[in-house]
Amino acid sequence: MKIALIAHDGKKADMVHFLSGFRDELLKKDVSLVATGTTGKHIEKAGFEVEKLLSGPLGGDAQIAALAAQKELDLVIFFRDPLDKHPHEPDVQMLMRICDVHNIPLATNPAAADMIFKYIISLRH
Ligand SMILES: O=C(CO)COP(=O)(O)O
Repeated sequence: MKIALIAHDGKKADMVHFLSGFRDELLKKDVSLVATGTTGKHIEKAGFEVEKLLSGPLGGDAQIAALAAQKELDLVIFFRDPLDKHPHEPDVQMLMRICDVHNIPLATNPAAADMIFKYIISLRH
């Protein structure tokens, strides 16, 4: 299972906190994580192995979208900050659109991500 992780600056701490709650599941061999650059650095610091792509504003969201379009992702977790402005907002919209085009599960806040993770875990046990 390949999971893409993206968090805007105001949500990076939430992302690390969220992932830490599922540490045992995420450290399993058949789970691989890919993230936009700065999000990836935070996730790595928290002790996870993660493939880091470009930072979001430099094209990282677009790279994640390309993976989704190629059906290489099982799940996208994208903690957006709805209270901040982003220079690459078109890329953000494009990533979400591509997830919908290809029916890739997309969680944009911790409550949704928590439900999806718990569901996946229930299927795996
Ligand atoms: O900007 C982002 C998502 O739109 C995230 O990019 P970073 O993980 O590089 O901060």
